[in-house]
Amino acid sequence: MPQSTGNTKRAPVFKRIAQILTHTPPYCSGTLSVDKNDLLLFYVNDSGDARRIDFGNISNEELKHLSETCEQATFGRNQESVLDEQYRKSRKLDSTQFVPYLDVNNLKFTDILHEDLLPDGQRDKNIRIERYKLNVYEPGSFFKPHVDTPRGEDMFGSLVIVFPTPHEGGGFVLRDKNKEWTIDAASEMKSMSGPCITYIAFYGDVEHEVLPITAGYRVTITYNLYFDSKPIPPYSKISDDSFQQLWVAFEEMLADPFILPDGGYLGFGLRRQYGLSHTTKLDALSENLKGGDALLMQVCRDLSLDASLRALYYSCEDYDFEKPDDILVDRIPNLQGYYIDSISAALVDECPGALRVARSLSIDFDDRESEIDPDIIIKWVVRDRKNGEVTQDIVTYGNEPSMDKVYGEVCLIVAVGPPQDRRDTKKIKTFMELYESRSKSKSKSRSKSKSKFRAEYESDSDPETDADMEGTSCFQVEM
Ligand SMILES: O=C(O)CCC(=O)C(=O)O
Ligand SMILES: [Fe+2]
Repeated sequence: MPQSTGNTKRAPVFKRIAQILTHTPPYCSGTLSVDKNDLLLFYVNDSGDARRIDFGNISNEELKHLSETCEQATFGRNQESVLDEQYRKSRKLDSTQFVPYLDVNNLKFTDILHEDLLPDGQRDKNIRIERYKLNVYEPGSFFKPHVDTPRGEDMFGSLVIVFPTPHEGGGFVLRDKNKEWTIDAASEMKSMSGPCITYIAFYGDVEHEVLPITAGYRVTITYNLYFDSKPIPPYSKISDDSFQQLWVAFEEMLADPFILPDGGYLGFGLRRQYGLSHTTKLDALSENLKGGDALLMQVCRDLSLDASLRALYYSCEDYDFEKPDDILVDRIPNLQGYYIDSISAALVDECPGALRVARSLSIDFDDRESEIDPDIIIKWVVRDRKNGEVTQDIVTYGNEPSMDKVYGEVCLIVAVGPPQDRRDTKKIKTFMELYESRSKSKSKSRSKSKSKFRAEYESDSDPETDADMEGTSCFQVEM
């Protein structure tokens, strides 16, 4: 049986840590004065006719022509491009058909993002801004709430630039963790005297919406934001307030002798969501964390704590007859071919090192009793099932095969020693040791746990390459 997690009440310092991690804003926006040439745009239609327009001085006919050159915008639903005017009514041009004179690098957008969106610890991290689409909204156009499709694991967000064409309506609404912000670019730009643009940059998992345009034309360019693959630099120059506060709260938590008196595992559910696929090793995600999650990782590294990213999959009491445990894994498993009634067993089969966690379905912060001996007990510091969520489609049982979803969440597990030396983790088991001690005691029952369906499915497939199979990645993507 793993060590005790100490007192079962939620420590006040846990609440403070949760508040600091949630506090970092998920977006930044502003209106910038620009050079008058920055309002020029070149575009071309399908027959190769090119035009130059100036958003600083543009007629309705020109805007109409631009709109007519665009095609009707689709959006992504379950990996398909769907045309649905109930959901998105606007027009768009692909990046190969237009070139703005405006250069986001000249306008120092990477500096703006470092200053206003990313935590200070990511200040030296390279950002790549990739031009994506031009959107035209005429009266009656809108784009209902959605999150943008992540295009790669290093994509962390989106940037929208709104040109100063006179229009009404078209407010840009962002929603995150029960908060809501509206940016009315049209009225912000009206109050500026010279050429200007409005920008909005936000993390990719933030829900956003374009409200209906009631008059005029609203024209935007969207950009995808990526972290370049340079490693995170050392954190010696960090001066960020939230970083300092979190660091102090961590020190206080680690000094508390009632929290994990024998050492053990602290759990932090991630605050943001990430585009993940079966090929994602969760530890690699640590270089691409966003907002409060990046802050958390920085503080753990700064304090030389042993921190690992894991995914926690919830068991489903309704279905999982075999062993209704929550399972902690180090990668996103490929669940294709498994039935929903054997998810715990499937996770154990798919992920070397999978651990059964003391039941954690409820979001109270106390430890829960498990019906079986768990492999690991986690003291949850921050927990909210909706954050860091991963979902996957899976076959359900029935008279006909149908699909359901399996839910999990990405979390950071910090192994700590006893209060005298939290960095001394020699007395507690590593994930691998925990796994090995379980697999020794349970190896017999495990080999029987594969579902029949999976056994048949596997007969002509190579388990080593399963992770690369097509059509299996379906994760939290709505745009
Ligand atoms: O045009 C805008 O303001 C936003 C467009 C958008 O959200 C998108 O293309 O995903
Ligand atoms: Fe979007």
